[in-house]
Amino acid sequence: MALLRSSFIPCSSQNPSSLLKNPALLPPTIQIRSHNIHIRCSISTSSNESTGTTTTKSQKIPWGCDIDSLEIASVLQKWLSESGLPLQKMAIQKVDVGERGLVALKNIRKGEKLLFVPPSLVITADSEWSCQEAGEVLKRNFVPDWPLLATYLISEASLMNSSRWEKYISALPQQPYSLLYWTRSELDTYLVASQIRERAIERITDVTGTYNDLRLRIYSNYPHLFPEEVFNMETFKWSFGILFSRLVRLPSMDGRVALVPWADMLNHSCEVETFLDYDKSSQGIVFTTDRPYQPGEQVFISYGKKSNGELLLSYGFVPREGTNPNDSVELPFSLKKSDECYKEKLEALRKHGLSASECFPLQTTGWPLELMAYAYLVVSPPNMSRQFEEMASAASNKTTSRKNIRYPEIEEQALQFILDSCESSISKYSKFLQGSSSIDLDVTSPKQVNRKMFLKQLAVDLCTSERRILFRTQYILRRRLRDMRTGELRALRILDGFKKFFKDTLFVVLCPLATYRRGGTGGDIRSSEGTPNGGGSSIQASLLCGQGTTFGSWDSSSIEAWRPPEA
Ligand SMILES: C[S@@+](CC[C@H](N)C(=O)[O-])C[C@H]1O[C@@H](n2cnc3c(N)ncnc32)[C@H](O)[C@@H]1O
Repeated sequence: MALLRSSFIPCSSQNPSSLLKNPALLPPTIQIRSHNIHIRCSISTSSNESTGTTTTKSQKIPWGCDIDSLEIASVLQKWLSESGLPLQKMAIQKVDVGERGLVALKNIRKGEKLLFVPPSLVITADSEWSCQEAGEVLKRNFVPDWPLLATYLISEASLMNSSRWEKYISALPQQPYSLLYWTRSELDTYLVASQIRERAIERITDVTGTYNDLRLRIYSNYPHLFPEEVFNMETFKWSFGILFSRLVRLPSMDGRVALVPWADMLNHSCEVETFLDYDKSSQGIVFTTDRPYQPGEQVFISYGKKSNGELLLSYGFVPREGTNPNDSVELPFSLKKSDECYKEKLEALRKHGLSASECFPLQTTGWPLELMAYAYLVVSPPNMSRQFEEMASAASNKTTSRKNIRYPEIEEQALQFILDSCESSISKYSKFLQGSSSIDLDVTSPKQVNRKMFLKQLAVDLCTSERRILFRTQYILRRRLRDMRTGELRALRILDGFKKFFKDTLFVVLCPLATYRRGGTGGDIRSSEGTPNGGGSSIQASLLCGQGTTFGSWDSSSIEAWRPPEA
């Protein structure tokens, strides 16, 4: 998914693992003198299980603070002012949404520019390293921005007060809220119904793979610069957790990624659209308010147009039910193994970068045109084999071909196929939600209850919102299918009337149309209405009423297929 603007940025195009797989990244042989590392690592007995990493023991991160620590935040605020942050109209305070946040001290107008964090207080891949040699090694090896920044953060954190970022790092959460911190069994238990489970597993695998690559190719060659007591899977997971939840992309700085102290105390709201960016005229990081604030009100920005699942994945929270207009749910779809054209269809899909199983996002307003094309391909009969290619191409968001394809003769089966997948997914969500109905839904903070209860509530919130979208989709699909079928029935009755009236006289004329048979998937209401299935009766209503015609009072605007954001 492309990042349109700065928002805090976990972004699939920035897959850290694939970025690291750079052939230029070869083990160097130069010896460099050691740097002075102060370590405060302690072995914790926390509930963290190993997620397939190279370390077996879980270590408590010695840096950062409790996520709601205001004392340390005020030390940060003081240090920032002394280091060049201009006087602010906001202060860090305890807030209802997001534990700590920036709260207005004065009236703030809509359209006002705020923050003005100077570049000297921003961390980018070009920032100076306290341990210069460590930075040089990474740059000489062309380590990409994400793993470089992750290593930078650990390196600066380990140097404590010898690093200029000490006050900033101390105010970072010791355990960022992120699915990176969920164990495999927690993911399997709580996110069993949601595709976010797969995304979390992929992300954990990427982060683990990136760490293992760095360790093999670089850290192990410079143990004096990157000792394992400091640069290990636990510290790497922490620094990636910080990056996933706080890194921003700055559009006006050619999309550079940066950690922006102070600005990263802003929490997300689905009700605002404003985002952080570099402002050339004031030469600082700013955002422009898109609503007014009164003293005491928390000020928000947008982390981007993300679904609840994506917000949980990177930031560890789920917005209140029904408040996120960008919410969506990923639904898996597959070719049928029993399909006699399975091989041909798979070949067509592969040609366009797709596979036998694909996920598509559904929103309350509809589904992507690509999904409709995929559904056409799945249900299309052998006599449509010449269209497989066109369908597969339209199903791929990697091609620029026409997406809005229509095959009225198989539209009903295609919609029924989407409905079947939707209903099977709904039953998974319902099973999970029924099983968790006994948990206390008033839980709001991980400190109030144990970790498991907190994770369970996040999962319940996520699954409730995802199931809500599925229910809406189910409703729209059922109505549309019903309308199609009743329209079809009406058309069939007219046809039968004609047949009776003209007896054999006109039958010859109607015969070619009337003997058109559908491929036929489930949900055919005609037989239950007493209309014969065979002979000339199972003609597609759309053949009689014209291409693309829908029937009954169905409002097409409510089901407009939508395009997902450009990749
Ligand atoms: C960029 S930081 C914002 C500052 C953070 N609240 C702090 O105290 O350090 C992002 C983190 O803030 C929290 N957060 C942001 N927006 C939130 C929201 N709408 N609801 C709940 N938590 C939120 C999440 O823990 C997220 O990982």
